[in-house]
Amino acid sequence: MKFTKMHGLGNDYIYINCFEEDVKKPSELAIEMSNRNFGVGSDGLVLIMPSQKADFRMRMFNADGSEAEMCGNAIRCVGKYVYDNGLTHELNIAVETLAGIKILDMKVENGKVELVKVDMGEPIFDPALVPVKSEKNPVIGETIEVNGTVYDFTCVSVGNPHAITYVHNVDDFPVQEVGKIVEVNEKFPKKTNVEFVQVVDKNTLKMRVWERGSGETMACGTGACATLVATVLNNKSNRKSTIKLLGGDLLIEWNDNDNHIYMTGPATVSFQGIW
Ligand SMILES: N[C@@H](CCC[C@H](N)C(=O)O)C(=O)O
Repeated sequence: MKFTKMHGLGNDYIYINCFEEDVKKPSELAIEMSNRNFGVGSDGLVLIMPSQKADFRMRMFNADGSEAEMCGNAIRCVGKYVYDNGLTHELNIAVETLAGIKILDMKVENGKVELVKVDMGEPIFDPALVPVKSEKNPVIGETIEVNGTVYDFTCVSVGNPHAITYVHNVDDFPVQEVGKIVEVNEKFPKKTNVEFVQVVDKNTLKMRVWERGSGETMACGTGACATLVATVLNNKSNRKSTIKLLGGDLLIEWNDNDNHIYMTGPATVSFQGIW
């Protein structure tokens, strides 16, 4: 089976073109292929498929085999894959995900897609839909204690669940220690992605992420979107900011007129192979 390894700011997935390949057990395959010692090595697996409702369909599996509703870095790579490989000649395409249909606007340099802007839709605040067990709506300042320290979380869904907290120095923060405990806290019925954010200024946020089902990754597109929205709600950011991740920068805007979040960032091919 042919595969392509791609990444968005170091958030790396294995992409399979299901117009040509037949994947029978994607969860099992995600676990096997993602293994960094015995497999290809990745944060998960992405299937590029035909759609009845949109131009393409994306299914995304974390490294532990769990299927996620949406992935911001992966959807930009799907755009690059379908354009660069001639599956479409359009620069504006619609991609079906478990979090709805997302619209991609692709920028080409020397015949290849380099940058993709994605309309990520509207943020979700209703605690029943995030989902998070909380009396608050929106959920701001939900406290969770980890190893004797109490953290305040703002909880937002952008199709998948995110819990955001603010720290003084994100570089030194024990993301792995705290993230893995918060991910499975009983307040999150579907578990959660966890973002640790340092506010640099009103237009710049530094973020590290512990991803549900994959652990700490170098970047998270949906996490960057949720972080911008949460930080606006907390009056710490403007509606358009640069989110600085371990793997590089994403530009995120929460538009005042249509309430949609727009994410702009790169998509990169690492290599192709046969499994
Ligand atoms: N890295 C992704 C998010 C992948 C899914 C996430 N781990 C989940 O389970 O919700 C991104 O770029 O958005």
